[in-house]
Amino acid sequence: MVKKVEHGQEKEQSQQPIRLLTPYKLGNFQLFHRIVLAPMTRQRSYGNLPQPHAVLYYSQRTSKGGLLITEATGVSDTSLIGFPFAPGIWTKEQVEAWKPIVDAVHAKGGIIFCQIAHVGRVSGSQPNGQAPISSTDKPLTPEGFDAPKYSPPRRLKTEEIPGIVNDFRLAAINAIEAGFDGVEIHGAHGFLIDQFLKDQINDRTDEYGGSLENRCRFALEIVEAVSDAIGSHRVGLRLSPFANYYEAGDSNPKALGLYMAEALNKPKILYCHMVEPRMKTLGEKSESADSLVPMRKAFNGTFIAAGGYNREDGDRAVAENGADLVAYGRLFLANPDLPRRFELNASLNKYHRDTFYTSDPVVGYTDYPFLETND
Ligand SMILES: Cc1cc2nc3c(=O)[nH]c(=O)nc-3n(C[C@H](O)[C@H](O)[C@H](O)COP(=O)(O)O)c2cc1C
Repeated sequence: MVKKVEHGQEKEQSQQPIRLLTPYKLGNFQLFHRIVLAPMTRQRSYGNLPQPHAVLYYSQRTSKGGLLITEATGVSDTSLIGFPFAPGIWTKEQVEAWKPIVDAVHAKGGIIFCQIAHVGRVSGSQPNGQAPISSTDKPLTPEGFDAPKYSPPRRLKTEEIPGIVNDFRLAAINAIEAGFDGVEIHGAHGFLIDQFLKDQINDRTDEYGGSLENRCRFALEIVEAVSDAIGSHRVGLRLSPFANYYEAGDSNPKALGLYMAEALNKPKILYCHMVEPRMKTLGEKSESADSLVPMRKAFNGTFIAAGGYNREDGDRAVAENGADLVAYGRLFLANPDLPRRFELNASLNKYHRDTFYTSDPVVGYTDYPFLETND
């Protein structure tokens, strides 16, 4: 799986730097390249507590001046039900457990943002027997993705919404307390925020449903509350307007993406992270005539694109100004030294889908080999 790189080849490659390897100023952070670790749930945080083995996992994927985004991290005790081994950041103990992970990344010169999330109706029943919360009381259909695992949701009452916004605010404050450089709000992939954004799921009749403006209100209130708490220069938002995961599709994803991109200029958040239209179905890449370019043009801050990228098209995206940064998921999972491999145009380890979500602290997690070089 590992290719030996000859000195001659290394030299030849280093004379032709690719755009992905050029520096970039991300607000206050000086990045040395444009290759970002995409957020990836790894389900190895037993009892929702980040574990010592995550120190190695994240530090393996750290390079000097490289940006890492953590796996989705729950904002409250209702946010992760059904994901027992996903980490949280709502308790003091969780904050303390994140600290050595963040410190290890910083020790190697990396920058790390915590992705803060709430799964909403993609959830089992709550410990107190209550239904999971959502914008709707519509359950995932039995034919839906793993639907039997999930309990029918309860539609949030209008007056309950500020409490959920506050959970995100507190989680962001906790993330800064843990030493994170910032947070990425998870507004993608059919989870709670997306359950408000998308018209094929949001069937509310209050000010959080109906018009585009109303459906985006919850996401924008979270962005504002988090920005007020920790500073908009430390806030990113991830969106997947074109994706239809967990039955959260939209009839006009381009209008939704554009509305959000423009609205995010007001709080002036650090970055907008969008998932490519070609990632319409969970985990699969398919061709699409749609593009993120209109959103990229509409948003004034840093634009991160993700979804199905390899070295060549990621480089092209930066070269053609389609994105400032490119986030890599599966390739980075399987290649802890991905920026180095891209630099050398070296061969890549293949990822193993069957260990994406297993709970072993080593296998499929920290045992992907590094490139062997002669230096
Ligand atoms: C194992 C795994 C876990 C993931 N978990 C998350 C997550 O926690 N949050 C998120 O926003 N996206 C998550 N994703 C999506 C990735 O961030 C990324 O958008 C997706 O894999 C497509 O990019 P890629 O083709 O570079 O892998 C996950 C993907 C994988 C493979």
